Amino acid sequence: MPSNSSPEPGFARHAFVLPRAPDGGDAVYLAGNSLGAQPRAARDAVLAAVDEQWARVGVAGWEDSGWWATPQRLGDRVGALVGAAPGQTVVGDSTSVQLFGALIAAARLRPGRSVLLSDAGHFPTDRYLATSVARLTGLTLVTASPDAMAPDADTAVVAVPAVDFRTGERWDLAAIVDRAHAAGAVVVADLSHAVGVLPVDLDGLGVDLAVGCTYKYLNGGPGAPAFAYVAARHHDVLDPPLTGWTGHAEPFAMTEAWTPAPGVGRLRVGTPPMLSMLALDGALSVFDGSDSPALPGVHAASLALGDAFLEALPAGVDVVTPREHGRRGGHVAVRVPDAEGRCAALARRGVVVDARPPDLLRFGFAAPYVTLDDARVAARELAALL
Ligand SMILES: Cc1ncc(COP(=O)(O)O)c(C=O)c1O
Ligand SMILES: Nc1c(O)cccc1C(=O)C[C@H](N)C(=O)O
Repeated sequence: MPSNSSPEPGFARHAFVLPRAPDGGDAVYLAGNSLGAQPRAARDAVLAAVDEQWARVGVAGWEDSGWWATPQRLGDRVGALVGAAPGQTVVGDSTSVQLFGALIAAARLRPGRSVLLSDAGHFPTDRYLATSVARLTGLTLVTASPDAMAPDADTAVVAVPAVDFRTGERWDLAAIVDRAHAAGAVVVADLSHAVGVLPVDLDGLGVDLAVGCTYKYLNGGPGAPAFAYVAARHHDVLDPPLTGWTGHAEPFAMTEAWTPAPGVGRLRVGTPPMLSMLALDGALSVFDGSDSPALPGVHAASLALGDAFLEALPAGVDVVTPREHGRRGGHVAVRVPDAEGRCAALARRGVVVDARPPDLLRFGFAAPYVTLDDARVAARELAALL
């Protein structure tokens, strides 16, 4: 079992290939909150799947190479990182597609209620989809900041992120779930900015449904398949809108009507993107190898990186992320004029970060491959530009 002790930031750097800096060396790569760096094991897994499975096994790979079972097998591996007991998580389509399915399935758990309550500052795809889901289901979309949400007897669904994608603020999921459940509503959490960087206890918190991407802190690669979680207590009645054939109880019976697979398997839609899934399979070894720290340790190391960055910033820099550890996700955001221009200038100096409109620079602290030195260099280079 991975240990809980706090590892040194950069504890698995040897297991990654980092993007190149303009000087030809490794970049200071602080964009893992957007696209994680490449784990060597992900590359190896893809090459092996291409050369040994796709090329030499062909169609029999669905059974013989275990492809068919991969969405649930990987679901359980990702689930273990977000406090989900096996059998409740599936890996499949993009976060956006999983979210659409989760929001509608959640609304169907609460017929007769009229409101979809969603984070006003949610990531754009979450806001756009909530708008469409409200139109499709007849719910009224109401938005509020997660800490100001007041669900009531009309509320069917509460949709929140675990961490704000702009500011890096970590929301109090436990309090949000408690308030939602007290009102009889169900919670759909988007864990995209939490999975792989901080511990989330989905089962313990009583979250109803959750989704999240795997290309940020899980390093699954560009377009890596997202995951969906549904608490076991909802499985028997779960009524997903995307009734694809791979979510059928007997997909190869090719029956007339759709009969849901037991459990979370009914959230499968179409043929899984196997090469992307196997890249993720390899990438996850960073988290579950016997010498890897457990997530509380990874989280502590990420916070230490954020602290080192904050301490090295000159006074007066406008940090929009809360400094308290309990309220911080994996990235730190600072407000600067011409964020896009500064982002490009940092890249020229070998520091990769991202900019979000209108004026934020985000510094992502993925502890497996970011070192304390990286964090300090980033602060120094930013200071030089300001
Ligand atoms: C909270 C959140 N949800 C969803 C997404 C993206 O969705 P998709 O993976 O479908 O592009 C992101 C980032 O891209 C995100 O930060
Ligand atoms: N998913 C992305 C993409 O396909 C291209 C560029 C960036 C992204 C991102 O992950 C954005 C990210 N979720 C954000 O927090 O802004």
